[in-house]
Amino acid sequence: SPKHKYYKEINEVIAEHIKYAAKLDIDNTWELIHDEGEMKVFKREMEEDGMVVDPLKAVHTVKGITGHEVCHYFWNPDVRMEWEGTLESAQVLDWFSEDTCVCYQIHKKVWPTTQREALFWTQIRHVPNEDEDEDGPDYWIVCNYSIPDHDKCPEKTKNIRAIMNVAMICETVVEPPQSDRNITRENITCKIQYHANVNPGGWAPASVLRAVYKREYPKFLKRFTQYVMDQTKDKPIMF
Ligand SMILES: CCCCCc1ccc(-c2ccc(S(=O)(=O)CCO)cc2)cc1[C@H]1C[C@H]1c1ccccn1
Repeated sequence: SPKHKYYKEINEVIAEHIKYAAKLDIDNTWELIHDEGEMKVFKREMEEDGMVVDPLKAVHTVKGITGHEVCHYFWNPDVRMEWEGTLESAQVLDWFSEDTCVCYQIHKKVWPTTQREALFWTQIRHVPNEDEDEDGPDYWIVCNYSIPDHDKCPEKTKNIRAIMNVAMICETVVEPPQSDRNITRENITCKIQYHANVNPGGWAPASVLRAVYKREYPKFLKRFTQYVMDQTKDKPIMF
């Protein structure tokens, strides 16, 4: 399809997330806020114009599913309401291509703050390892990135528009290495990196926001990965 308005931005944003994922430097500027089994959730405390915009990074390792499966269910707008417990509604406003669409969603109100909504493009992409380096990382990635407006977006809602740049970046490990033919789910593990930069879009008490982040992100990652395990356990593996 002819290059759409966001074609260039999408390539730049995805490239940035891939570059960042390859480094995975969790240095001491990241504060561990949740550590449960294989899941570790970190934050950095940052404010912009007095608003909490804490970047969040989570790493998780899940056995029995692939990066393609995690990204497929994270990206697929048809199932979002099945695993995203903090949403009141979610809809697709536009399709740029078969792997890229525009979503509009309303988050459930978090007392005592004003209700939030989000308008963003979402793309799923397979980023194979560089040809010459067959040991290089092979990623599946989903990126959700806010856009300022869309002609099909409901106007003048009472909600505050949150602004986000979110990425789910996955690698699949097969152990022991074997030909694609006879790999079972016992042989696969998915290594997940989740990066979320969310600007709540309007003032909310720092203490409330940080408490919500600390509670909601681990809950969301746990619930989402369990959802993928349940959906895939009796299905052929998506590599
Ligand atoms: C005072 C509350 C203000 C709400 C701020 C806000 C907005 C969007 C989001 C958010 C937006 C997108 C994503 S996602 O990963 O792309 C999946 C698709 O939904 C995830 C989370 C988060 C939060 C923060 C609450 C925090 C919070 C954390 C995890 C879940 C829900 N709420």
